[in-house]
Amino acid sequence: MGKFITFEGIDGAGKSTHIAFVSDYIKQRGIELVSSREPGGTPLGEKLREIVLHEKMHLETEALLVFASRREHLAQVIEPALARGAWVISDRFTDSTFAYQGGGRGMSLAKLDALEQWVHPELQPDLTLLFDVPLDVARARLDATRELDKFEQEQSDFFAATRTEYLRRAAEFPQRFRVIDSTQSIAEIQQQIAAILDAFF
Ligand SMILES: Nc1ncnc2c1ncn2[C@@H]1O[C@H](COP(=O)(O)OP(=O)(O)OP(=O)(O)O)[C@@H](O)[C@H]1O
Ligand SMILES: Cc1cn([C@H]2C[C@H](O)[C@@H](COP(=O)(O)O)O2)c(=O)[nH]c1=O
Repeated sequence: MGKFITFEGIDGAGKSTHIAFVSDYIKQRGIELVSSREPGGTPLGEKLREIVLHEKMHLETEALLVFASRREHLAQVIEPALARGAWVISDRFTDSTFAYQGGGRGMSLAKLDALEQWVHPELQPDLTLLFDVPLDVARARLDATRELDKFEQEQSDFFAATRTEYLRRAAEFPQRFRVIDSTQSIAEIQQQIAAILDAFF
C-alpha cells in the first residue's frame, strides 16, 4: 500500500508553490508518485471543479459536489494508485471541505462527518501539510498574482473561519497534520518540509 499526502491551507497560503518540490523529493527515492488535486483530478472532477469554483449555489449543494468529485477521484485515481504501491499527493482533500463548507460557510460538521463516512469510511491521509498564514498575507499574495475565483473573492471573516477550522482539525488529528508557518521564505519552508518528509520515509 502506498502513502497518501495532502496539502491544505486557505487560498494564497502557498501550498501549490511547494507541490513540485515535494514531488521531486519523493521521486528521488525511486517511489512512483501520482500528483493530483481537488476539486478535480479526473475528467468528471475537473468539470465539477469549474462549476464549484464559478457558480453560486446552496452551501449543501457545494458540499455534495465536492464529495461527488472526491468519490470519482478516489475510485479512478487515489485508490488504484495506493493499491499498486504508488504514493499520491493531492492539492486539497476532505479537510478543505471541513474548512471551507464547514468553517467558512457554516455547514453542519455532523453532516460533513456523515458524507466523509459515506465516501471514504476507511481512508485518511497518512500526512497532511497545513500551510498556515495570517489572512492579510494570503490576500496580498493572491491580489498580486491572478484573477480571483468565487472562493478567493470571499471576505476576511470567511477566511478567518476557514483558517480556524483548519487549525481545529490540526489539533484534533495531530498524528497526521504538520502545520507549516507559511510566512517564512520559500527556502525555509522547503527545509522544514524536507525534515518532515525525512521523518516520514
Ligand atoms: N513563502 C512564500 N513567500 C512569498 N511568496 C510566496 C510564498 N509562498 C507562495 N508565495 C507566492 O504566493 C502566491 C500564491 O501561492 P500559491 O499559488 O502557492 O498559493 P495556494 O495556497 O496554492 O493558493 P490557492 O489555494 O488559491 O491555489 C504565488 O505567487 C507564490 O509565488
Ligand atoms: C477540495 C475543496 C476545495 N474548495 C475550494 C478551496 C479553493 O478555494 C478552491 C480550490 O482552489 P485551489 O486554488 O486549487 O486550491 O476550492 C472547497 O471549498 N471545498 C473543498 O472540499
